[in-house]
Amino acid sequence: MTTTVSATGLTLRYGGTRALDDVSLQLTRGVTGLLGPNGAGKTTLLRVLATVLPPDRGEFTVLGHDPGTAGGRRSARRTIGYLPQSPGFHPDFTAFEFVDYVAILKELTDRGARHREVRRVLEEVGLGEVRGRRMKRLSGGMRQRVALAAALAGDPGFLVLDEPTVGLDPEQRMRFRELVARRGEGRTVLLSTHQTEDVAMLCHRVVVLAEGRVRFEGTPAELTARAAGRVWRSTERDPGARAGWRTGTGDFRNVGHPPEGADLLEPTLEDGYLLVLDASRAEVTAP
Ligand SMILES: Nc1ncnc2c1ncn2[C@@H]1O[C@H](COP(=O)(O)OP(=O)(O)OP(=O)(O)O)[C@@H](O)[C@H]1O
Repeated sequence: MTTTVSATGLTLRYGGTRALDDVSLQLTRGVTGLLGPNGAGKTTLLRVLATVLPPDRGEFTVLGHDPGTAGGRRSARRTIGYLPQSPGFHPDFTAFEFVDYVAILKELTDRGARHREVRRVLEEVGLGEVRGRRMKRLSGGMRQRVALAAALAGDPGFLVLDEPTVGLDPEQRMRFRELVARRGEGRTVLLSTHQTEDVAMLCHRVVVLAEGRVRFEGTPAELTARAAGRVWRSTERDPGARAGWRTGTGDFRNVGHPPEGADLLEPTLEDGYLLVLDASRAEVTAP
């Protein structure tokens, strides 16, 4: 598969905090999930790739453009749609005005074509009916969808989404998955999330970031396979478990190092993710 976004050695510090530490990755068309605990550096990585924040070291290209140069940055920005974690809204803007404003910033200069595009993306996120409503009168989930519409305006080839399903109810989340999956056909989408379920259902690749470093890069099936033989059922809480809880059946589901002859269960992507984080913590604390 052709690489569309490629990063090498990205490093970024905030004072004494190393938020990104020598991050290299390659993205292809389709949806790539970015998982990591709080403070792992996900938002920082997305901001760098969206060209909002320059890295201290390292380089990257977006659809052939090099944001390290002024001209390349300008060209790259035309291909990027970015949904930040906390998009700022002017409360008195209508949904239409907000998306139109972002579209102007994206240099969609032809007014008629831009307004058609704004209507199209608002329809796409299911908000065509409320496009004249002020942002302050929309629910949190609706505002999130307006921000997504703004990111989609201009049909960007590289879509960067920072925890886009926060605040969405299950039905909206399903709609969102449909929408992102459709966008992932032929375009590159990088999706930061804490929802392992979104990654399992939507993504063709997954990157795990912890302490500013890439700890895993592969397919969701490969991440799940990291937990093969590491999940088991028991009638009591197993002291050898990294995590264990009583399920609805009354049995315990354990993740970690099973005892000899344990009743093994099918792992999930979340189990694999947990064990990758465990391994990276052990590496960090090793003498
Ligand atoms: N503006 C800032 N100034 C100082 N430190 C920062 C700043 N932004 C982030 N950090 C620190 O950099 C590290 C990475 O933060 P970042 O927000 O990228 O992580 P994250 O993986 O997105 O976290 P979360 O899942 O909680 O959103 C954290 O230690 C954080 O405290």
